[in-house]
Amino acid sequence: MAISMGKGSVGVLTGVFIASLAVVVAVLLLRTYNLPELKVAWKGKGAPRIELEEDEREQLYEALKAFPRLFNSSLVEYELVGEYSHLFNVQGSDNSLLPYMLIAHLDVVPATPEGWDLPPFSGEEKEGYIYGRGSLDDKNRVIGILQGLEFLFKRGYKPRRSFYIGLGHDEEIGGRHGAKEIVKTLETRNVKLEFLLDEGFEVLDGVIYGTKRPIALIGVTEKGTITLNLTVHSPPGHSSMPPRESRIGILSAALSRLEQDQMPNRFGKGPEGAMFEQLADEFYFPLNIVMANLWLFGPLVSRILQRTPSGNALVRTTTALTIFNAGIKSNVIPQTARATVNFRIHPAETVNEVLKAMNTTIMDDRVIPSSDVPFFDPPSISPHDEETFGYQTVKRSITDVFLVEPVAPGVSIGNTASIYKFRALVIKDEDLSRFHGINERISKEGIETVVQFYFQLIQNSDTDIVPVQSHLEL
Ligand SMILES: CC/C=C\C/C=C\C/C=C\C/C=C\C/C=C\C/C=C\CCC(=O)O
Ligand SMILES: N[C@@H](Cc1ccccc1)C(=O)O
Ligand SMILES: [Zn+2]
Ligand SMILES: [Zn+2]
Repeated sequence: MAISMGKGSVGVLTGVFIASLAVVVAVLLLRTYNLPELKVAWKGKGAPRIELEEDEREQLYEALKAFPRLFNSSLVEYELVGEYSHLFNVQGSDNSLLPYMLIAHLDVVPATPEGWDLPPFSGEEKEGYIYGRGSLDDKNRVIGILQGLEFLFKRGYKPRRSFYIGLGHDEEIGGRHGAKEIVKTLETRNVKLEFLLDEGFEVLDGVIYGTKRPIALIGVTEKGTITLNLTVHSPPGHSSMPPRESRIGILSAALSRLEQDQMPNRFGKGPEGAMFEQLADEFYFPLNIVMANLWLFGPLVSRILQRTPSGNALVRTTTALTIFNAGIKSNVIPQTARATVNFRIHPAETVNEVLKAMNTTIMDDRVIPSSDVPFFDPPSISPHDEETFGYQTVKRSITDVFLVEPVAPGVSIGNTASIYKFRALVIKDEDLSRFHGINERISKEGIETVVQFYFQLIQNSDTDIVPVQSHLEL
């Protein structure tokens, strides 16, 4: 039985030529910032830790047997990390090759049935689509990776290059126990990686206005992020004697200023400009000319982009008010009003710049900011030239599966703190609202494609040479 419950023994890999991507990931996931001169308290309190009961552990292992070949293969070492996250090491035949890593997350954001055509946790099917929270984000990739490998084993495939699979359980709240513990585990074993692939971008069909055909984007960087709680405190009292300004009033005014006074449009100051330039030929006339000449048309394009939520996300640091809480009784002046604001930081800006701008906009000492989830500056750009094995292997796997789409590097608007970001799904404009929204769903062909993608990726990772694009360059 290849399932080992404790720490599996992973051979120490001694690749010397390539920088440790694991360390990069660790840095992205672990770093915290000092927030000088700004009133931000790092709280960092997590929920109380609980241990799994023995019968729960049994139940968990039963469920995992859904992939019999994977769990019975002598090539696979499996362990539970951070209590609910899963780490697999698939042993390749050639130890001179650096391993790679595929990661995905099991957790989802909440959903209530309101507005859904089918209940969000039913997994029910309608007209060829399976509905459910997580079907796009990110369970299709969990299933795709595991099932892709399962089917490869079924065909007798023995990987040449070793690889890891990491399935986190708390990504949507920052990955503190899952991804972070997985990184720590790999670090203590001195594991170095050739590349790492997570979620982040897709094959975009009609999402980018004016494009002629679907375009696959591989995320090579992403926006920075910070989430702040804004709190206004003061003693409660009887509603018959209200203070001139209430906590709710003070906080609402601050939030309204934040929403009105968005961060500036920075289009072209980050890598998003290059993304459009590279894709210029993919646009219909005259947009192809426009995109190829952003030095001239940049300001025009930036104004057009900011009109839609997804385009706007590309051109500026976004300010999203996501939680608002105050009051418990209709005749009691509340003691506390509290709101949460989630910023996604444009690559040309930093956490500190955003905090400074926010303080200037709010201009009210009674509004106290604090943060209890990870935050980071926009990360550096992962290599994606002709020589980069990881990028080229992902790219080739995309063209193998989707056949004709152009593939280009992009800036992911969601946060993943990873090296390369791609979901093997075709996304249309109308699908954007399904992420963290209602009627999240995946087509049956879609889930098949995801499995095929990992099927290809695992095999392509075992080839010798940096794959050369044949059928696709324009
Ligand atoms: C004109 C618009 C130009 C380009 C469009 C840019 C961005 C929109 C394209 C694709 C976005 C697709 C999905 C966004 C949703 C999620 C972000 C990805 C990962 C976040 C991680 C997570 O929430 O678990
Ligand atoms: N990936 C999720 C949750 C997350 C946010 C911020 C940092 C890390 C993870 C998102 O982009 O919304
Ligand atoms: Zn996700
Ligand atoms: Zn998500």
